[in-house]
Amino acid sequence: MSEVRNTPITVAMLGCGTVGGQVARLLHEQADDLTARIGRPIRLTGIAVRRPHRHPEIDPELLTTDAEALVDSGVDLIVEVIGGIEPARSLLLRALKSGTSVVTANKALLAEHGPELHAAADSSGADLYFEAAVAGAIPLLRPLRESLAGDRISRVMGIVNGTTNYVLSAMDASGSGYAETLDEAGRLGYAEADPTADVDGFDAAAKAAILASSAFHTRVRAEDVHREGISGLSAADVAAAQLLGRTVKLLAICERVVDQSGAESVSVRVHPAMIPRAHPLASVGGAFNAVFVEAEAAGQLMFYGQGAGGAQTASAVLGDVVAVARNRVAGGYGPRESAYARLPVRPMGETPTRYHVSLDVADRTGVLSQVALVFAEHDVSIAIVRQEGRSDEASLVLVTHTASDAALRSTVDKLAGLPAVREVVSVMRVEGEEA
Ligand SMILES: NC(=O)c1ccc[n+]([C@@H]2O[C@H](COP(=O)([O-])OP(=O)(O)OC[C@H]3O[C@@H](n4cnc5c(N)ncnc54)[C@H](O)[C@@H]3O)[C@@H](O)[C@H]2O)c1
Ligand SMILES: N[C@@H](CCO)C(=O)O
Ligand code: NA
Repeated sequence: MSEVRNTPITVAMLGCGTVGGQVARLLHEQADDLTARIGRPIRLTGIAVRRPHRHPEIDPELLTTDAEALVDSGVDLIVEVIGGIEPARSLLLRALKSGTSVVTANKALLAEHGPELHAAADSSGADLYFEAAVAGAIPLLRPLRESLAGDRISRVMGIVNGTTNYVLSAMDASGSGYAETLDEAGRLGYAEADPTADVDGFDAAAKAAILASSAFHTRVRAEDVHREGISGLSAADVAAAQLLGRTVKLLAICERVVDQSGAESVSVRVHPAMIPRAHPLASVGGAFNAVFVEAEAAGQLMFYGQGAGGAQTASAVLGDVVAVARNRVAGGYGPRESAYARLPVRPMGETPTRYHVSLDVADRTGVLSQVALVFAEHDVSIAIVRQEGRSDEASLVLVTHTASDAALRSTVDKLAGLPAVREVVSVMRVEGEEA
């Protein structure tokens, strides 16, 4: 072997928690295979941590508390698995501007500061890879950015947060309590450091922003994503879904919308939705993720696998490390940001959706027609009505056809004010079936 082929590709890692610990293990255990696949050895030269004594499994010579010095140490590649915005943002900008490539699992950072990071990478010719940031182990961003680069994507919809899917699956299967299953998801290493990022939909919204940006060649930031989490969901919502043969999932939905004049926009949203039990997403349980992609020529594609967990996420990180290392060996670089389409993001109120509404109403003549009139006044067409009487009270379930989200929201507000409506038991969007 020539001297060049023996010169290692050097890697420094920032953070060594759930994901970082597994990246360090795999880099060590698979060193020979990685060398063969890349064509040069790969060497981990340092790991920045906050408390070195907490990492007895790592060679102490590798550990440092000075992340900045590690970034400046002249390595080929930085792996960032700290999470959060700062200091990750400053450290990665520093690396990229100086020509050091970056592999990161940090969706929060990419969804808020992606354009700035991409620009820094462009300025120096460094690579920026982030497969682990969306749907953990599942290859999803590379298919969108590379395999489907010749197609026109119309829709990306799926389950992209393992923690909330774990909680919803448990609530659906056994009626278990919300708090106890959330604690368990944390113990299993799925939840974010602050689990409100999971339950309030911030994590899924960041992933939706990254997916929409890649799918539609448009910059979509986390703040552009309509976001509703699962913390407001009750056992009544889950039971209401079960009554109609549906289940509740937290969905990320990115759609290309073409209006009557032919103008295009994108709708990007995260919210709980009822889907039919026969829908493929309904059987996605535990911390698994699954994402449907619809493209004009390819048709429907489905990606399924482990969306969270240390080793699973480390698999995606390692795949990116190999990709960057191969680029170094070959002398090229990976795909750059593609944001040429500049599509506007459609406000949620103008997005076409469907609602399921469950009401407790007084069981007397004329109530059903009063309720139906409110829907008609808002130009919302009803697809299903189901009524069950209980002494002087009745349970009324209505599922609408497609209407603008704003019209549906006003309908529900008006219904809540009707004297005959005793309680709005559950309101949820419906997805995954013909409107
Ligand atoms: N855990 C998962 O399943 C998963 C899946 C996909 C993506 N991610 C992403 O991977 C990243 C890491 O997640 P994690 O679950 O490993 O988190 P973690 O909290 O387990 O690990 C983060 C580590 O970084 C360390 N750290 C914090 N500030 C630091 C600093 N200034 N310098 C050095 N170290 C510092 C912390 O002490 C901790 O050990 C996050 O961006 C997360 O969103 C995690
Ligand atoms: N907290 C995230 C980790 C994976 O990104 C989840 O539960 O899906
Ligand atoms: Na992924």
